Amino acid sequence: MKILTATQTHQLDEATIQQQHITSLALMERAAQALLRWFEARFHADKPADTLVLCGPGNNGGDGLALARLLHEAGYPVRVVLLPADKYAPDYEHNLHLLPKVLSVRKLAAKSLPILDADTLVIDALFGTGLSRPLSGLAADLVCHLNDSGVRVLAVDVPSGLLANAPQPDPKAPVVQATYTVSFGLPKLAFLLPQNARYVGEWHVEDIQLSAKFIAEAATPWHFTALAPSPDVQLPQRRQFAYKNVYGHALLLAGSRGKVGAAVLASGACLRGGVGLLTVAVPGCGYDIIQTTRPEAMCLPDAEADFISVLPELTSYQAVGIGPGLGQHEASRAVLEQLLRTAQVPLVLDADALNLLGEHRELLDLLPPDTVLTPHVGEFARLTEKVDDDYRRLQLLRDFTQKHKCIVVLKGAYTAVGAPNGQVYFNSTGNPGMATGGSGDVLTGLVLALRADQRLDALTATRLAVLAHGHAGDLAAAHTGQAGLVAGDLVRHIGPALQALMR
Ligand SMILES: NC(=O)C1=CN([C@@H]2O[C@H](COP(=O)(O)OP(=O)(O)OC[C@H]3O[C@@H](n4cnc5c(N)ncnc54)[C@H](OP(=O)(O)O)[C@@H]3O)[C@@H](O)[C@H]2O)[C@@H](O)CC1
Ligand SMILES: Nc1ncnc2c1ncn2[C@@H]1O[C@H](COP(=O)(O)OP(=O)(O)O)[C@@H](O)[C@H]1O
Ligand SMILES: [K+]
Repeated sequence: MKILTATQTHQLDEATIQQQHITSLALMERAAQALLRWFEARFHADKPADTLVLCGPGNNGGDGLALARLLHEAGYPVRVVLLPADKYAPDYEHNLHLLPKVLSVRKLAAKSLPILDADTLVIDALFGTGLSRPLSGLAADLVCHLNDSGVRVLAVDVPSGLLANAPQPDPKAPVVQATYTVSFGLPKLAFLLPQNARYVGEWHVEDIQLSAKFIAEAATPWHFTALAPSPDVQLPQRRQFAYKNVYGHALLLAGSRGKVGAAVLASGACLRGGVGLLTVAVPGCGYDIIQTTRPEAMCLPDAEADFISVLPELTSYQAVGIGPGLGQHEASRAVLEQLLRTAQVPLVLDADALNLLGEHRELLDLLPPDTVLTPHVGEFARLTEKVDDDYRRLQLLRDFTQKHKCIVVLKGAYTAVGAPNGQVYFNSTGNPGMATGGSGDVLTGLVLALRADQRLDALTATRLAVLAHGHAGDLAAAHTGQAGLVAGDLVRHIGPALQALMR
């Protein structure tokens, strides 16, 4: 699913109106109907005692007016407050005239900000994708009043004051802190960034049949990988006469004294990820552990007891993963360097392999094309630079993948998979229960399994692994709850998660 800019979203509106031979008013009605559907599904069992619709002067305000009418017709108590402006959008004016006369409608004045009770549900239809400057004056006062009141807010399309796809020009200007954001057609980039979470709240996208042709042709680096209604990326079925070589033989180098668990988790995920064969290289201290916990895997113990010091012969493998629990011993760094210099097969680098790369950045020049790196934000900062702004980090991600011709999985909520051509795919699955030690090791094993799979290209394999990993987390959390989730639970749910992605 693509993510478009605010400008493209307006063009998409225009294209929809032209291609479907409808009026802009009809499209606004569709948007309002979609909002009503969401509203009724969400609040049917707990109807708000008071719904206050705040309307700005543009089409976002027009959506609010149309929704106010529909809510009234559906029997909800509704009040409308209008933000005064010099000019109003034509569809706003039209919907204002359509409001039933019995509705309470008043124009906002500086000295009479609306009274907000704890059980008021506010619908924020002040500004959407047409926001052209930071909020000031009466609009800013209203938004501050709203945020201070602590009432529930449903933002229409975008929380007012938030730009859909760019950093805030004035970080001090107020932005509505919505409880829910219901947007149209496609998710907005702003929804996916941690710095905006307190504004966006729980967000949803409602389908309003926008032009599929325009979306298909629109150029954008941003994508959202959805699981439902059908997965954006799919795993081919295993053929009836398949044999294990089709699914590849993977080599995993992982573990050091005290961190052999990382090798156990990653190898478990690789096996559950459907790999044909797995060999795990561990320090001597890990041999019995791997042989006992992962009887399906072969094990190569290093001559050193506590860390990996020798790169195994690589000829038998279709993919190699290195990093979970590896430690940063100089001998392990040398193994990593030799791997980068000699490997002829796909590589997956995680954890200490990334920390070693960060410490020895000259090694970045050795990355074979399509190598997959799986840093969390801290590891990514060690590879690039530490930044506080999420938009800036996304730019660094695109620069890095294009420069090094690699795939970077920037982990977190909405994990961003950066491709060598600069495209970025945000993941839709996963939950905060996965913020627990070892979750990343599980992802490494799963990416490794799918990189060894001879049927998948590098980007598809990586996106599939990230999608399945998050889905495994969601399936696991349904049993354990988020707090009770441990990384081993992810491994156990990889099978059903992959099944959900089968073509
Ligand atoms: N495909 C879709 O997604 C569909 C989208 N639809 C809806 O359309 C919405 C976009 O509508 P929109 O283009 O009219 O812009 P909107 O956000 O109402 O604001 C523009 C007005 O606000 C003003 N203004 C701006 N900034 C300001 C500020 N800081 N302080 C004060 N004023 C400010 C600006 O004035 P100007 O900048 O010209 O001075 C203008 O008057 C979109 O979010 C969605 O809700 C649906 O109806 C149909 C399908
Ligand atoms: N809040 C969250 N929502 C969704 N996924 C998350 C969240 N927090 C963490 N995750 C996922 O869990 C994994 C954590 O990886 P990482 O930080 O490397 O853990 P570890 O180093 O302990 O193995 C990543 O795949 C990340 O995307
Ligand atoms: K809004």
